[in-house]
Amino acid sequence: MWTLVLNCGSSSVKFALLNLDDDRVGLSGLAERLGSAGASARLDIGGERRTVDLGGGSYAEAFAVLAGALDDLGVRAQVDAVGHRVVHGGERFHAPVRLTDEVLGEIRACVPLAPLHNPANIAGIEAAQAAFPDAAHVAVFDTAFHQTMPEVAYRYPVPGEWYRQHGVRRYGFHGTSHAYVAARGAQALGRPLTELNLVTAHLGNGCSVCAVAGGRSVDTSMGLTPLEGLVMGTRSGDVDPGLHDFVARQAGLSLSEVTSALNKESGLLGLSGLSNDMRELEEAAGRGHVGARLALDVFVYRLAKQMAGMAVALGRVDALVFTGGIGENSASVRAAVLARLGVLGAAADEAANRAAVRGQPGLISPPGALPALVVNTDEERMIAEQTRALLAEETA
Ligand SMILES: Nc1ncnc2c1ncn2[C@@H]1O[C@H](COP(=O)(O)OP(=O)(O)O)[C@@H](O)[C@H]1O
Ligand SMILES: CC(=O)OP(=O)(O)O
Ligand SMILES: [Mg+2]
Repeated sequence: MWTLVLNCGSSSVKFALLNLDDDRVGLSGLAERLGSAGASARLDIGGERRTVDLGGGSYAEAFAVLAGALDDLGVRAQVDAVGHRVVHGGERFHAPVRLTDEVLGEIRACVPLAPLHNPANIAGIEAAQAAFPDAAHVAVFDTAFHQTMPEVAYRYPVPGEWYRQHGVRRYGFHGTSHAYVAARGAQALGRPLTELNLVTAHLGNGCSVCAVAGGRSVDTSMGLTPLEGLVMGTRSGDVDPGLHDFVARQAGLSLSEVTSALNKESGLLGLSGLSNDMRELEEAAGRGHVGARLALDVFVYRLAKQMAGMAVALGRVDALVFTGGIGENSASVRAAVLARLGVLGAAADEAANRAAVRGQPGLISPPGALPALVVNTDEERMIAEQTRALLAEETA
């Protein structure tokens, strides 16, 4: 049977159709610019690429195209499970769950905690339930993996009432990816995950690091919302909590306008004044663009500081793992971060680090240094596996 995996963002849906029984990928793809006139879907079906115009670009239209492609493949009736990425599950969810009305209500209650992500997740879930009414729908939460963090890592030093009444604490995100690359990293090192202390760095459009002790998250850089921590494509990461009030007064903005600018106009984009895209920034920095150089330098410096900080959570660091679009592809970011992390005994093996760019995941550090690895993340596979595991548990 086939498992459909959906990752609904605010203006895009990523999807993948997987058969875990015989390890086949039926199709994968991306619907982009949803909600605007230029909406389109790109489907990769067994090496063949198909692009479809989506008209008005609603989730329903995107799923109609997807359902049509499943019909063409003759597999629609065999899609009996749909796994959904849900970004914020609050404190309630430690593991994947069936999407009942009650669970959907809980996800809705977390909207204020992830205003960019959860509304899109909910809209996508509702449209997918309508498009695939006979399948079992399962939610897999970004926050679940981090529910093992100790209180010392997840509490903020703020009035206790804020935590008790409003759930103001650190939750962490990208948990599916951190869990996956930690497990694959342990395999690559040939050692049991349960014996390893790893620092994993998920560097995509959103970026976070995680301290993984024996396969469990013990700290991570994102917090209450996916805005805390590292410099990201358009998100600032850590700033002075006094900044909001100061900027609001000086620039005459409302608090939500300040928050929006920290989410959408900051990070690599804000620093460079050029782009949120690492590839473009590396090219521009190579041509001498001063803003691009600054953006790269701040990105690397803060990333290295956060990774070193995770050593405190772990006590002992056995290896570093890089993943996500930047972590998997940017040899120069990895080299610069490892150079900054000499304090942990890290270093880059130049040839291995460059070779990893060509899609060979593995060790990028020289013998004798703290092991550093590149591991390609596969959130879709992990979501499919967790979805299947839950359904198997239910029937056991
Ligand atoms: N060859 C490359 N060199 C440097 N950066 C890259 C390369 N390929 C992709 N990236 C960067 O990866 C980031 C996107 O990461 P990705 O994991 O695909 O995003 P998302 O979080 O949306 O899944 C972008 O900043 C992009 O520029
Ligand atoms: C939680 C988060 O930051 O997700 P993404 O990287 O997909 O934006
Ligand atoms: Mg990605």
